[in-house]
Amino acid sequence: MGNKKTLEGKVAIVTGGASGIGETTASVFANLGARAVVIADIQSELGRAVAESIGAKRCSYVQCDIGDEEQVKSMVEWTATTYGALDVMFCNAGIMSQAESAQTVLELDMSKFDEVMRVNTRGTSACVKQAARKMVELGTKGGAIVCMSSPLASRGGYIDTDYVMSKHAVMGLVRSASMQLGAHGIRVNSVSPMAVLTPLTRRMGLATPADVQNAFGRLTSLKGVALTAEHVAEAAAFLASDEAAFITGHDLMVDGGLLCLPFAAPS
Ligand SMILES: NC(=O)c1ccc[n+]([C@@H]2O[C@H](COP(=O)([O-])OP(=O)(O)OC[C@H]3O[C@@H](n4cnc5c(N)ncnc54)[C@H](O)[C@@H]3O)[C@@H](O)[C@H]2O)c1
Repeated sequence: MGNKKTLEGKVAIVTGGASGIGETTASVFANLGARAVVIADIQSELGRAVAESIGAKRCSYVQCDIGDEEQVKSMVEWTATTYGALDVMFCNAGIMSQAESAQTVLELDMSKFDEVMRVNTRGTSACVKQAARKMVELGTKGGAIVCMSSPLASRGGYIDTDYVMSKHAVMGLVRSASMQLGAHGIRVNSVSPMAVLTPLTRRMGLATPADVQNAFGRLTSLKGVALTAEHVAEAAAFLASDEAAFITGHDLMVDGGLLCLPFAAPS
């Protein structure tokens, strides 16, 4: 990415910014000129450390469980009151399937299903709702909401049914919200990355680029490039910026060509 300050002067919230893709995105937003980046997460020690590393003038941490709408509302309110604006909401926080089992349909653990839905679907919906309400209230010009989806929102899965369903729901939210909020000049898009090495993938047993290559290499047509959190952050930053001024309701795949390949049988 060049030196262009595509987010100059913007006030942005990054949910799940204490770790992984969100952490990297918070830095990328600040480097692209964002006036303020608010990290909303439940891991307070990590979140504070990330905010400090970016710099107290530009970045703050707010404790916020996105599954609790009141907490989301307060966090959005705090952002708008502290910085006097809200231009960008990156709804990135999400969790994988939590069950011991593979969460196949035949073995679906419904309480674990509820946990994934509570964060990925309900939480993301509360973030889109509260950010949009605040942008409308403030009369924000060029408000941008970006949601974290997945290529699994466009495919079925052999396992992790609850996670796959939760990301399908995010796509329904993005498409509906983009239609409804367009009248207010608010754009709503999503990014859908292939596997990126983060604490989330480490919990799935993928800890090195070689692990990702072994697990997913045959699913991508693009060779010689390993997907990083920076690649995903830059895609999110593009959608958040005025460079994407006429783009709404779009899912930006960062997937190395995954969705263009023929369907693969299970190995
Ligand atoms: N890493 C990948 O391969 C990959 C691929 C596609 C999509 N994604 C999506 O990207 C997003 C970020 O994933 P990551 O890999 O960076 O994972 P991560 O676990 O490193 O980061 C997720 C962050 O979200 C926070 N979080 C979890 N529950 C929360 C809640 N209830 N309220 C507020 N914050 C909460 C966590 O504390 C953590 O800091 C997720 O939505 C995930 O589904 C990841």
